[in-house]
Amino acid sequence: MHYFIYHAGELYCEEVPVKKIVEKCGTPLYIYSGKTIRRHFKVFDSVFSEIEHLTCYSVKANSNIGVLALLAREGSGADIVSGGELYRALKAGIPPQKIVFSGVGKTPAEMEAALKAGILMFNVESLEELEVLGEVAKTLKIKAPFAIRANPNVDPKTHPYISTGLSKNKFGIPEEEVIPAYLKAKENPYLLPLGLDAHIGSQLTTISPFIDALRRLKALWEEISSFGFELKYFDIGGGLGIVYDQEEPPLPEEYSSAILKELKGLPITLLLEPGRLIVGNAGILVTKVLYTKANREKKFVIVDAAMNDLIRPALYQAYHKIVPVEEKEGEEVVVDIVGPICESGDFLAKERKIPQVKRGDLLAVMSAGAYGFVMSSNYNSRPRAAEVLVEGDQFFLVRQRETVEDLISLEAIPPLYL
Ligand SMILES: Cc1ncc(COP(=O)(O)O)c(C=O)c1O
Ligand SMILES: N[C@@H](CCCC[NH3+])C(=O)O
Repeated sequence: MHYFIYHAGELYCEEVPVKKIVEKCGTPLYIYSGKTIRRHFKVFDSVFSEIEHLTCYSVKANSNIGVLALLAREGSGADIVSGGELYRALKAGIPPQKIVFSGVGKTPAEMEAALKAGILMFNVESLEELEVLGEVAKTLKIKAPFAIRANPNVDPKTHPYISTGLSKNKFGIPEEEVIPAYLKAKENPYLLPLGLDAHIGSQLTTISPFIDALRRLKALWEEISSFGFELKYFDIGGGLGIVYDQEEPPLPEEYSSAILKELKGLPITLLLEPGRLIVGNAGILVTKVLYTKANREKKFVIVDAAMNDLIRPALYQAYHKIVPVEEKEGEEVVVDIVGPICESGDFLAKERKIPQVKRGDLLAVMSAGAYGFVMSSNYNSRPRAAEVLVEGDQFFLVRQRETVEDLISLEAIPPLYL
């Protein structure tokens, strides 16, 4: 369920015509629906209400501080993977005791910032990282609460670039090393074993890989308990997929009931790290048609958003539905929708059937709320897009459009060239 709907032939976000927002803020433009984000969070969180749990929104999916502030008000925690995300989450008002820190390459400086902030837990992804975390904690004289992120070697059956729970992936610690890691941690009183974690991938559209991973995690948890560890937090990561095209991902209640069945009776607090599910279908990228052209083989629609604004089609051959902001009738045409960047890989859609469009028309790239703006870059010296958050009949610019001055604001010409 989302709030991007046509009224009288015009695409609206909640109660605001998309065209009206574009008139004020220009294109390319990300527009997020606050109502949709809130609804997704509430639905997801409520299907776990029968168990003690904490939903830690995965900040990487969309880290705009306005979006984070909305989620903070709903009681969300945060799953972070960098010092930058820690900074954003805290600034947005997410309490540190609701923050978990994942990622294979945490630096000592990032660990220090997180320890000083008093986060809930580090999800540790290697034995060396555990050792460094212990050293940093000892120096600061602050205990480091941690979980080991296990790599359960389960195939999530998603795009290979976004699978994370296979042995060939860089994430987590192999199952056989998990118990030794907790035992080793006993040597340092500044390491506080608090949980167990796994996250096997993103955009999963079936339940079975989640359950396979959960069972392995549960077996590990039981074995660890037999060594006298009382691990309170059982973190099963994120990864539940959404509908971009024809996918049929499990409903949140199907996902939760399968999980809750497995966890019945365990004295744990469940941690969840959904990202895409909360924001993916709560955002669109609006772009303007710059030119159309055709050759003997193809028709092209050249728009003002490019792979630097939304890299998912280029990187994963991901499908995003693209619709005109003003509904059109009449014949449809098959086109490649491409951006201005000097790469043949710069496309938003290939061989796509859309209504005939012309210069100046607006198109909405749907399901762009997750891994959209956050993965954008300045490639080809393109200032990054603006972001707008809609609430009912109001809209707020939550990130200004970059300017050409911004592009070079951190750069310098060596004095000898002046
Ligand atoms: C550790 C961790 N947790 C949570 C997520 C969120 O995943 P998703 O956006 O698929 O829910 C990711 C990204 O895949 C992740 O790496
Ligand atoms: N960036 C990916 C998801 C990666 C998830 C991060 N672990 C996407 O757009 O689908």
